[in-house]
Amino acid sequence: MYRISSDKLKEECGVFGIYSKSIEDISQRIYFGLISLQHRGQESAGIAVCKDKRMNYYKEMGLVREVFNEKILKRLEGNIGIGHVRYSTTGDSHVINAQPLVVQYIGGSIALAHNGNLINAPKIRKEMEKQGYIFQTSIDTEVIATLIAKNYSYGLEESLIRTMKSIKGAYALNLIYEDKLIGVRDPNGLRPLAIGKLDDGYVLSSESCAFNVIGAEYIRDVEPGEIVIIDDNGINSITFSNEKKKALCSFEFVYFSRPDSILDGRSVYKSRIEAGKILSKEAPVEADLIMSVPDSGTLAAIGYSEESGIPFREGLIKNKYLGRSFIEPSQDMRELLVKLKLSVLRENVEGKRIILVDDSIVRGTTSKKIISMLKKAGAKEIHVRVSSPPVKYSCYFGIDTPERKHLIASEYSLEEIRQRIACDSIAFLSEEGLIKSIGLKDNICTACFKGDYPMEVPDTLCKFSMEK
Ligand SMILES: O=P(O)(O)OC[C@H]1O[C@H](OP(=O)(O)OP(=O)(O)O)[C@H](O)[C@@H]1O
Ligand SMILES: NC(=O)CC[C@H](N)C(=O)O
Ligand code: SF4
Ligand SMILES: [Mg+2]
Repeated sequence: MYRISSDKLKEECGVFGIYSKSIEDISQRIYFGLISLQHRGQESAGIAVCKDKRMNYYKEMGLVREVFNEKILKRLEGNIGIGHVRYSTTGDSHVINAQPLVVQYIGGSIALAHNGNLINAPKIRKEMEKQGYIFQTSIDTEVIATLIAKNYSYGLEESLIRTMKSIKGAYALNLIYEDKLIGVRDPNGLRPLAIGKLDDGYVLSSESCAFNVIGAEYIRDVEPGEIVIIDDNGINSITFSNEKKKALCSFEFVYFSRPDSILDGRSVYKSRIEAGKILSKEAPVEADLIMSVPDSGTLAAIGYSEESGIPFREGLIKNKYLGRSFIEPSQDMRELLVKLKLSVLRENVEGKRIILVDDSIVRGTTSKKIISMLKKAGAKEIHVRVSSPPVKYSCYFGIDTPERKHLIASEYSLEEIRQRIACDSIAFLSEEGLIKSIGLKDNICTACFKGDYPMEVPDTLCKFSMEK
């Protein structure tokens, strides 16, 4: 079937790890955790486990449920394990680049799962290659594993600290290294990583939504610039950076994360409702009904409705079984696929003045098609309200954004966007409104809206820069 296109903002990756004193069928639980994180990456899935210092792993292209079955999971025995779902940002979408990455070094094996993107990986890799190092994959993540192995003689803690100090960019990591489960978050905390407690162990997950299914209790997040080392003695925490600027990705709240997750102590659900309420105050308009572009626009639409008093109704029904991404091989197929994904509920639309709420506009393709579908079904007026500011800049930190020239808001004014997507009025949430809705003050990254990257970024960062 057609899958994967890079014509809009894509999910990132998801990491999930467990350390348990006694559970040996840990892979079963990691499997559940990964299914809960499936929305973060749908290209490949993998699990690595460690039992009595022996590492075992399995990874393949596809969704978690396609990759694993009972037989495979049974073979993956161990009491420490990590898992990964991938959406590629550096390195081709190929099984050789699937994660966890397992490498052999002088002390044994290291397993590594990474969410994020390093901006200096090509440079480090080139320098190491000149010294004779060899690399098996084309992912940025392998640079981290190779640096840890290189620094091994400094001991566990120091090798990790030295490695983290030499890489730049976004990383939320899960590692199995010397029989310990290790979690690391980059100095700005761009990507989330939460810690959960089990009766006899701990869990590390990109999002806390994955804790519920395995009965873990959310205790806290790994702090930006923190390494947590988990073993039979509990959690040992090391701070490796004194970076002051915390910058959790605001798009996690807008779109990527599941609403039942808590990120850096803030509920994604509440932030989306709040964004809708603020949007309603910032950009009110007279209308009969509020509708959302499902799924991710729905909570903001509910918030808009609560604040404005205008009733919320479903106007578009989404086919749940298509997944989030598709290759659209031709224009005809593109049109068909939108209709396959969303269909109009004519009885709620005909003759109505509608406020259509979506969480974001990137290229503008979704809104343009939906507005045309609603108009064909007899909508009288359509007022688009977007619960995030206009996306004007590319992301370098683990989200595969289109080039700037394909971001509609980077090329066109508000009025031009309105004309291009053919609606009666359009308004975006303000940057202040977004920050307020998230409630983490300015401890968030807003670079794709404002261009205020939390670190110096290269002019370009090519996904295939390390492909040979
Ligand atoms: O302006 P565009 O380039 O079209 O991109 C923006 C749209 O893409 C996302 O939805 P998507 O269809 O990916 O998935 P969803 O069903 O999870 O909201 C987002 O929620 C917007 O609706
Ligand atoms: N989206 C991500 O977090 C990807 C992680 C890593 N950069 C990779 O491409 O595999
Ligand atoms: S640039 Fe945008 S998508 Fe990337 S980390 Fe910052 S807020 Fe998130
Ligand atoms: Mg959407």
